[in-house]
Amino acid sequence: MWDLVESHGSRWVIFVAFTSLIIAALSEISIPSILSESIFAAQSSDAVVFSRNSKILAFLCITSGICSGLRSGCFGIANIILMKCLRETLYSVLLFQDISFFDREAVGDLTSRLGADCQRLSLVIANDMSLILRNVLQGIGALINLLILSRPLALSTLFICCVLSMIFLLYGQYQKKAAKLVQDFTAGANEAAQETLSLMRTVRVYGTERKEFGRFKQWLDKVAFVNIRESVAYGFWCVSFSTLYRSTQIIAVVLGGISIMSGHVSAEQLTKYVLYCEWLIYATWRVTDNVSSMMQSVGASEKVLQLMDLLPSDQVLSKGVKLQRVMGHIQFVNVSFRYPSRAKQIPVLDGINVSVQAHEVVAIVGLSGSGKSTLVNLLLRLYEPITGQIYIDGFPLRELDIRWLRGKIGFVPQEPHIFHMSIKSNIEYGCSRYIKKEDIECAAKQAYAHDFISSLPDGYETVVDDNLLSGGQKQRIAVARAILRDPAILILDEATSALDSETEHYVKGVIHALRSDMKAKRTVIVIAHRLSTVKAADRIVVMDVGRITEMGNHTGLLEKDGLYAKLVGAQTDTLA
Ligand SMILES: Nc1ncnc2c1ncn2[C@@H]1O[C@H](COP(=O)(O)OP(=O)(O)OP(=O)(O)O)[C@@H](O)[C@H]1O
Repeated sequence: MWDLVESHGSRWVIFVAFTSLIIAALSEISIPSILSESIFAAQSSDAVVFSRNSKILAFLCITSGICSGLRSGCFGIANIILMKCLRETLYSVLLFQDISFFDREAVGDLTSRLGADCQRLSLVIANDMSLILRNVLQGIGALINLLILSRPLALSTLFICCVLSMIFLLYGQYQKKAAKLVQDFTAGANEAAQETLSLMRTVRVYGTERKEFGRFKQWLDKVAFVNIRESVAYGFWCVSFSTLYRSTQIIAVVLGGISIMSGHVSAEQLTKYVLYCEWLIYATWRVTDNVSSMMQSVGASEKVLQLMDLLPSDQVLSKGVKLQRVMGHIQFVNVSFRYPSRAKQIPVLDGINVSVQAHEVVAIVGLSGSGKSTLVNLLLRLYEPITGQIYIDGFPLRELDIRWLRGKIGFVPQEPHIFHMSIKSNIEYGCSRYIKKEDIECAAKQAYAHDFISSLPDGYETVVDDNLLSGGQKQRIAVARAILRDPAILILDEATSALDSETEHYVKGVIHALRSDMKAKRTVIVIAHRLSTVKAADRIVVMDVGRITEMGNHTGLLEKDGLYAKLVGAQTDTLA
């Protein structure tokens, strides 16, 4: 944590804040003693002591005032800096996690951690801890003064403070647990709301508004239940505090009065005692209160700290080899895989052996769920195989610099997503080289996207997002994005699934043109359900439940009369 603070240049702010905090606490702790001395000096007409003490009091008041101001300002600044760097650090930790991490974690939960939880954690460090330190210092000062004044009275007050702290420890533990529950339930509510609002079209079509409201309300009810129990516990804590606090006052008056009557203690000493007693008990109360608020924040921030401890994905840490040129020869050798989030499931891919020659056009077909997209996920190294190896141009995929390799791959996913930015930025997304406007237009023309883009009010500068374009338009932008990268390996995962027949015809044209154009220099892998789009492939790989069952060209596979022939037959029947 300190490294974070240092790296963001807030070391000096924290230093000034702590120094002013200590000076303010020390100045304040002397005030009750000097104050009561002044009162009794005035009563006994001791002008010298009265005037000296008045000056000291004025000095202490100014010093503690300035230092308190400095302390508050500096801790405020430290809080802002800390919150910013906590969020930056957590976000960068999240960005570099393995993809499987995002299969396990809910996005709504992660965004809550990045927002409210980081804020609470920075408050713990910049606010609660400073207040605790200040009150501890004042409490120690008050106790020393009490011990000097009267040991039995000091010890009886200390005993009450200890009982108070014990009660608080129990209460604090409860609060910590409650805060964690509140945080988890709140994250659940956020997640439910985020999911519902982002899938509003589906919710409206299926008329599940009330059901979704009920789901959200369930989470809120849980939050309210824990909050109510927290409030009841707080009530018990307040009862204990005020009872014990009043006890100290009674003890002070009874024991102090007896001591005065027996001549052991003067009235001035008893006044000082009562004042310091107040300080000690209040310091204990404020420390416990701040610790309680800190406990709540720590409970809520535990997940943030756990997330911050995560190491980045191996892919980020390892450097890897960069080849001079990617030819596009791909080999899967005995590759098996199951998703980490479903570790107990049977493998999604089982003993895959396939070799795609450089510049070959290979189509992968098979029933839904047979593992086609998973194969591509492994090729993109979004996941690692559990056994076997993948080779690119004879080099194990694991040993290649994956960021560099991904720069050589053009990928049109099954459901392309569009960022909330201009179409131009969406097309050039992830391109590291300098891109001219003409290049973008050329890629869009090849993807048959230019016409619809030109018809938009701001053309290529039109800001779009996932909801503002049709499925086909999004796919054409994704195709343009892949073309612009000028990739050595092009992967089209059901690039025609969201297109109407006419557009599909055009995009088939695009793919065909790209393939013929690419024959000389690119490897193309096409995954498609519409078998009409893959007829012209050099080779067709047929998959069934995670295995390759057939391989060959269109005519050969039809003659074989296996799964491919059945799939083609089924599609022909459907179209007829
Ligand atoms: N992220 C994931 N976590 C866990 N299981 C997954 C994940 N993605 C896919 N699966 C499972 O892996 C299996 C293969 O999925 P995959 O997407 O590779 O199939 P597919 O052949 O591409 O299907 P489709 O043609 O419908 O796109 C399925 O059973 C699916 O439920």
